[in-house]
Amino acid sequence: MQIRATREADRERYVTTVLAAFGNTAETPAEGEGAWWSGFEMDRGLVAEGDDGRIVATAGAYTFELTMPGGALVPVAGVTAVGVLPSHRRRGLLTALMHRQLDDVVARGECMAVLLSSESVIYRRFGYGPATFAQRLTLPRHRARLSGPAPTGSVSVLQRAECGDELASVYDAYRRTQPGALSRPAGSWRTGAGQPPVALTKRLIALHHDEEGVADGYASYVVGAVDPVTGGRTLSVDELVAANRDAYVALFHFLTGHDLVSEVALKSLPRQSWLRWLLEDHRAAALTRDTDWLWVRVLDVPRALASRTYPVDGRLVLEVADTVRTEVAGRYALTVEGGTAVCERTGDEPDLRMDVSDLGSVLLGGTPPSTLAEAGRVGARDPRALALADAVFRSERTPHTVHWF
Ligand SMILES: CC(=O)SCCNC(=O)CCNC(=O)[C@H](O)C(C)(C)COP(=O)(O)OP(=O)(O)OC[C@H]1O[C@@H](n2cnc3c(N)ncnc32)[C@H](O)[C@@H]1OP(=O)(O)O
Repeated sequence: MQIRATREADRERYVTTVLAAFGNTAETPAEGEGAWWSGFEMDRGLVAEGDDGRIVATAGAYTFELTMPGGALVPVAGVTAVGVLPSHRRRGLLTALMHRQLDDVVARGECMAVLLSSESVIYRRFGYGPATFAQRLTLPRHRARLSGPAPTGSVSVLQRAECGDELASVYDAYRRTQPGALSRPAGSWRTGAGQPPVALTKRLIALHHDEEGVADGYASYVVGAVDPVTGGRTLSVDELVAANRDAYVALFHFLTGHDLVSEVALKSLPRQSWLRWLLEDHRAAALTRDTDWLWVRVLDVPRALASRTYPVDGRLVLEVADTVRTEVAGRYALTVEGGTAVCERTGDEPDLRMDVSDLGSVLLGGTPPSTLAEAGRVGARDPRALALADAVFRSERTPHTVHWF
C-alpha cells in the first residue's frame, strides 16, 4: 500500500472512492450533478493505492482564506473528501493520510488546516479542535412577530440562475468581516445556492438590496411539502448571509412573513445570534440543534496567534502539547498591546497548558478557555490567568462558518 499525491487523471477514481466510502454510488443524485466534484483541487489530493493499483482511501484539501477576529484573511487548507473504503478500515490508512497531509500543508506555508467532521470522534487525535458552531432555530410562523422599526431596502425572490454574480459578491463582503468564515471557491457557486452544494432540492433566493440598490444580503430557502399530520409546511433556510445588520433584519422579516408556511427553520445560526432577540415572543423560537462546524488545526502557533486581534491587552504564556507534530509543542508567550499580538517561544513558566486541539478551539474566540478548564482540558496557573485568557481570546463577533465543503 502506498500513499501518493493525486493527479488530474485520478479524478474519476478518486470521486468514486470517496462516494463509496460514504456509502454512495456515482448514480446517487446527492452529488449535485457532478459540479461539486469538479471543484476538487487534484494537485492537493492524496490517495492510498494497493499493489494492484486500486485506490482504497482518499484525502483532499481546498485552498481557502479563513477570516480571523479583526479581519485578517489567513490562507488555510480546507481538508475534505476523506474516506477509506469499508473493506480497508481500522488499519491505519486515515492516520497515514492525515500525517502526510499535514506535512504537505506545512510545506505549502499554511499555518492552519480546517475541516468539517462527519463524526466528532475522528479528528482530535490529529490536533483538530471544534472552533465554530451552528445552531438550528425553528419558529412557528404565526408567533414570529418582530419588534423594532420596519425593514429598509427591498427583497426580490429569484431563481438561482437569475442571481448572476450578486450572491458571490454578497458572500465575499460578508465573509471578510465574519470571524470563522471561509472564502468560497468560484466553482462552488455552480452547485446551487450555496450550501449544501449537494442539495437534492433546488433553492429559491431572497436577495436584499439596500436603498441605493446594492445587493447586500440573501437567503437561500425551500418550502417543503405539506406535512400529512399537521397540514403545515416548513420554510427551511440553508444560508442567511448578509453584509450588514439591516439586510439581516429585512431578510428575517421576509422569511417569517411568508404565506402558506407554518414553520420557519434556519439551519445555521451562530451561537448567541441576535436574530432571536428581534422576536416579540422570545419563547417562540426553539434551538433544535447545536453542532460543531469548523474544526481548526494550528500548525504554526506564533503565526496563527499573531494573525488575529484581541479585545484586551496582556501577556500569557501558553504551553502547547502536540504529539502528532512534535515541533509545534512548546511554550509560547502571547503579548497583546493595543489589540495586536506578538507571539514567540519562551522558557517562562506557563499560565495555561493545553493540547493543540484545544488551542484550535479557543483561537477564534468560539469557546472560552475557562470552559475547557472546567472540562479538565486546559490547565491554568491560577484563576486570574484564566480570567485574563478568557478576556484576551474573546472575539467581538461570535465566530461562525456558513460554507460547507
Ligand atoms: C473532513 C472529512 O472529509 S470528514 C469525512 C470522514 N470520512 C467518513 O466519515 C467516511 C466514512 N468513514 C471512513 O471512511 C473511515 O472510517 C475513516 C476515514 C473515518 C477512518 O479511517 P480508518 O482508516 O479506519 O482510520 P484509522 O485506521 O487510521 O484509525 C485511526 C484511529 O481512529 C479511530 N477511528 C477512526 N475512525 C473512527 C470512527 N469513525 N469512529 C471512532 N473511531 C474512529 C480508530 O479506531 C483508530 O483509533 P486507535 O488509534 O485508537 O486504534
